[in-house]
Amino acid sequence: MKSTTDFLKLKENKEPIAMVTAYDYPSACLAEKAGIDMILVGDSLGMVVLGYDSTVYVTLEDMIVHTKAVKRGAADTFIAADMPFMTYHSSFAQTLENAKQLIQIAGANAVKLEGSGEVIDHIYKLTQAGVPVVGHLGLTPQLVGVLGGFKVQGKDAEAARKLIDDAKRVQSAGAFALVLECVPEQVAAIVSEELSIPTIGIGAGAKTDGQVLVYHDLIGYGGHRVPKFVKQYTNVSLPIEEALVQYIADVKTKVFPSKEHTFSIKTEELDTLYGGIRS
Ligand SMILES: Nc1nc(=O)c2c([nH]1)NC[C@@H]1CN(c3ccc(C(=O)N[C@@H](CCC(=O)O)C(=O)O)cc3)CN21
Ligand SMILES: CC(C)C(=O)C(=O)O
Ligand SMILES: [Mg+2]
Repeated sequence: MKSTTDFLKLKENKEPIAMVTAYDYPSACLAEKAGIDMILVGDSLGMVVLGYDSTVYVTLEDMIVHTKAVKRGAADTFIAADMPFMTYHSSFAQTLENAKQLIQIAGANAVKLEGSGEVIDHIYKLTQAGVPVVGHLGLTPQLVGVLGGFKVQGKDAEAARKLIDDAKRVQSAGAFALVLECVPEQVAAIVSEELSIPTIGIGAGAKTDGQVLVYHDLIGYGGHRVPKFVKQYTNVSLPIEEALVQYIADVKTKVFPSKEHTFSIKTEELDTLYGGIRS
């Protein structure tokens, strides 16, 4: 399994870091088998697998259940887990307890926290306590309520300046990697050059040190709208829908189940069962 220093080395060697989300056992198995560098158990699971319209409804308990499932599927892959909305703001003691649950109980190797400001202090204290932390700046979906939607961030000079300063603060606080979501490529390039820790982009262009995509977006699985920055590598929804339609037709026409999908009892046992009367 890779370690936090391996991700720093990948940046030094200019080898891009490939990251994908996973939320359950099968997605984790496939991500590990494919050789992904890092799995993110993203709170986007609230949207893509639980059907909420934002990530703010995801609880620590949800994250624990899904992180455990991912760990069982990808025991040899570095796993970062999102700390959900409202689980790392009230006090450091509470933040540490919640991070402990994700790491000690659920099996994550690192936690990811969105934002800057007061969060910086908690990132610092977590890393001082030995908890590997990934930062997350730009579009921070847990703030959808104050950002007014899922919009590109850092589009004017002032906002870009703040983003660059915040990124440096996240690094100084001890984070070993930083997710940059929905920011202009040129701004993500500056942040990536200025930081020694790797940047992982999503909708942040080609100049970051790595990329992350949501599993279901990448494989075209599910009924949700896919953001513009996604490259859909396949569309598994189509064959799944076709298979379900065929299954229903087979049940209705009694084509399924056929002999090969059916269990049988030996004739002599059946004879005994019927008292030997029926042949
Ligand atoms: N399925 C999924 N994929 C994601 O990448 C993702 C989630 N869900 N949920 C959590 C966040 C929210 N994300 C999103 C969701 C929508 C847009 C979006 O619709 N953006 C507009 C551009 C908006 C603008 O121009 O400012 C777009 O057209 O893609 C962006 C990021 C990224 N994350
Ligand atoms: C979009 C990524 C970075 C994320 O935070 C998530 O999947 O929850
Ligand atoms: Mg997230």
